[in-house]
Amino acid sequence: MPKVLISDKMDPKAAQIFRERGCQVDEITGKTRDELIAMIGDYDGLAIRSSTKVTKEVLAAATNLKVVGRAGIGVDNVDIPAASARGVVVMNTPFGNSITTAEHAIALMFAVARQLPEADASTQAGKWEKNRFMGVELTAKTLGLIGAGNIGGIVADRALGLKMKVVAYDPFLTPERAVEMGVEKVTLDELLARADFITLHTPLTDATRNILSREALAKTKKGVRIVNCARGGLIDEAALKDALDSGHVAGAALDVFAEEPATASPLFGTPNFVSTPHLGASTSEAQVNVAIQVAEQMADFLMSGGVTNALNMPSLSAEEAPRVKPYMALAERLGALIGQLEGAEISAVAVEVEGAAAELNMKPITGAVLAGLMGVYSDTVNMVNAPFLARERGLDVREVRHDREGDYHTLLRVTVTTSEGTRSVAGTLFGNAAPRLVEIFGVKVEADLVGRMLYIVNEDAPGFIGRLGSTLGGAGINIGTFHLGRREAGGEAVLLLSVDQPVEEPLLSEVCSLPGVKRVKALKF
Ligand SMILES: NC(=O)c1ccc[n+]([C@@H]2O[C@H](COP(=O)([O-])OP(=O)(O)OC[C@H]3O[C@@H](n4cnc5c(N)ncnc54)[C@H](O)[C@@H]3O)[C@@H](O)[C@H]2O)c1
Ligand SMILES: O=C(O)CC[C@@H](O)C(=O)O
Repeated sequence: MPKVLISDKMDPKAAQIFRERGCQVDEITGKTRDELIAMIGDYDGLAIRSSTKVTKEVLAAATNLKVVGRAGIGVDNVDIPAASARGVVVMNTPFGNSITTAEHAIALMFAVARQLPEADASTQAGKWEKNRFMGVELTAKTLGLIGAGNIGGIVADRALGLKMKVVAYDPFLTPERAVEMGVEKVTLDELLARADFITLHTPLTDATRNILSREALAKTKKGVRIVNCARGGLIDEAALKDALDSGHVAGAALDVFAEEPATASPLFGTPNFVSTPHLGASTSEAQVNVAIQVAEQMADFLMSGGVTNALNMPSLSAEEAPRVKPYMALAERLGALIGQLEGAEISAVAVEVEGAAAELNMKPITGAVLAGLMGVYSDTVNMVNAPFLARERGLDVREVRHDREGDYHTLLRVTVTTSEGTRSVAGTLFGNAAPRLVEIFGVKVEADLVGRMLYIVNEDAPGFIGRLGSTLGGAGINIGTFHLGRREAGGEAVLLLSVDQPVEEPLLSEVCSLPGVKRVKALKF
């Protein structure tokens, strides 16, 4: 039974779902880094929010870990390259808290427009300062969205409902989507020059870090109000403080800070500055949504191999998984076969599908080919880290989907390029389930690729099979299955034998020295 650790405070629905789906679950929150490192080795799954930092060191200790699930959107607390390199899937829940976070951005926009926190504090202090607090309306003002994805899109929708004009800067926003959203796509400089309010909704990346830098803030309209509910680090906080002090920026609200928890920001106490402690996602609705979603996704993966919302692996729905998984098994075996036969010389891999296979999601199939192929070099390769390792090795990977009828109702072909040229192997599924090799390097051979096998290329001549049987039998090797193919009578023949015992040196050399033998290779699947 897979074991899951919930290491951040999460709605109890998550634990309930894990149990119902057949996982054992421990909820242990508030652990230090070292405590987490000491315990993580026991777990197959780790469910987190933003407090747990899944660092390289934590991952190194996570010897059984298969999946990290983030109940939320941002995964900046997870070292994704390190997780990928260790073969750990990282998932998030990209939509569960979007409405809640967009509503928080709107709430903060009102808060800075009407100085609500300061007015509240003053009133509750018995001051009744009616003349001190003069706000502005949102109606007819221009909102500049930096980032127009899920949350930015919801903010735009709500802002349009408030009769604001919305302009958006997002290099990935298509003109069609901008029209659909009812926003005007603009450059960053145009947004800075035109916006009365700016809200940020991008992830923190190299391109977005300090997107509201001192220089950018200087380009904003005097009296602009700024809201950040996305990630700390998008705004230069020192420059924002200066701009608030000078009155150039009329108000700012931050839910997120460059350093969190933020307990001593220079912004604290600045007039017209509002802050919340990373509460964007904190509504009961959003927390139930993300808890349910993360638990279902992780349980799908641990119990049936379904992959949803993974950041380092192609998606495979729990419904698709039963259809695609037999192909993944075939793909992994073909990859392992050609990897063992062609070794480190491979510079390019083409994965081709035709017939029924051409209807399927190819990404997991290609991932499985690479896992089989790269698995020849390391025991720790899997579907997650294989594409990453392939990229590191500079392998050129290509996918081809053929719309044609072939000899088989479904066919998967793996072709590799080496300095010698290209070579390919192909396989099919018997009964839509059982993986079967059907061709190796241009020779038709039908075989199950399982367990220990021996691959022999020899000249097709009478007496060879008898001599081979005696040589192996004499060394105590029992032949399980025997598969034979040849280019033409008397030409090159290919033999694939499954054997019950390992065939090692010096027996391999002895087989190789039998008359007519051109190549012998022990294989393992
Ligand atoms: N405060 C919170 O509690 C809270 C809650 C949820 C999400 N978030 C954060 O909000 C942010 C947005 O979330 P989302 O769900 O809308 O993500 P999303 O992926 O749907 O949207 C992000 C948008 O940013 C755009 N973008 C990327 N690089 C850009 C750049 N250089 N300039 C301008 N735009 C760029 C993308 O094209 C995309 O449209 C994320 O950082 C997420 O972590 C915060
Ligand atoms: O879990 C939280 O409270 C914050 C989540 C938020 O930052 C996110 O990126 O989804």
